[in-house]
Amino acid sequence: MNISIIAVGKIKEKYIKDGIDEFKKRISRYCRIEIIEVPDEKAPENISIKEEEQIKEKEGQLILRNIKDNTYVVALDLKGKELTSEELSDFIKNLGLKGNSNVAFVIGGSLGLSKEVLNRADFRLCFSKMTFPHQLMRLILLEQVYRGFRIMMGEPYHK
Ligand SMILES: C[S@@+](CC[C@H](N)C(=O)[O-])C[C@H]1O[C@@H](n2cnc3c(N)ncnc32)[C@H](O)[C@@H]1O
Repeated sequence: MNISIIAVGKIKEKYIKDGIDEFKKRISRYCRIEIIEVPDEKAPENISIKEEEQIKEKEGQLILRNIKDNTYVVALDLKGKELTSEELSDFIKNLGLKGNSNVAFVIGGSLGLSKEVLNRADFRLCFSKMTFPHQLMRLILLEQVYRGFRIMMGEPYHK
């Protein structure tokens, strides 16, 4: 399986970068994993809803350009469905069993994902009702994907 994480914005904090590199390395024992970073648009304070939509749309176009037709897309979305770690593990396993060899997880920027990206998504995944900053979200996602593979393989991992 090829897993890509398509994320808006750079990782600025070193401790998050280090964590991301560590989990990317760990996941690479189970599948091919790549991270595609698309640039974020500047979003000044006090912009209108219309301007916010335009920013999300621009970022969304860059995201969509990086998604191939045959890719199963999981959008990280606060309004999506919450799964347990075991359910996420089964979810990834079933994608593989159903022949989905390309899976992309998409993380939005500070304003979230455009409706075009959400419409392209095959599944919307919510990590909790709390909003996480996009940099941390990337690290949390990688840890949960790693945890998912460990569960799938019946390998021990901290509870
Ligand atoms: C700072 S959040 C954006 C918040 C924005 N107000 C929204 O409603 O989407 C940046 C990105 O991180 C992801 N994200 C943050 N918290 C999340 C959560 N609890 N569940 C799923 N995705 C989350 C989403 O992809 C979101 O677009």
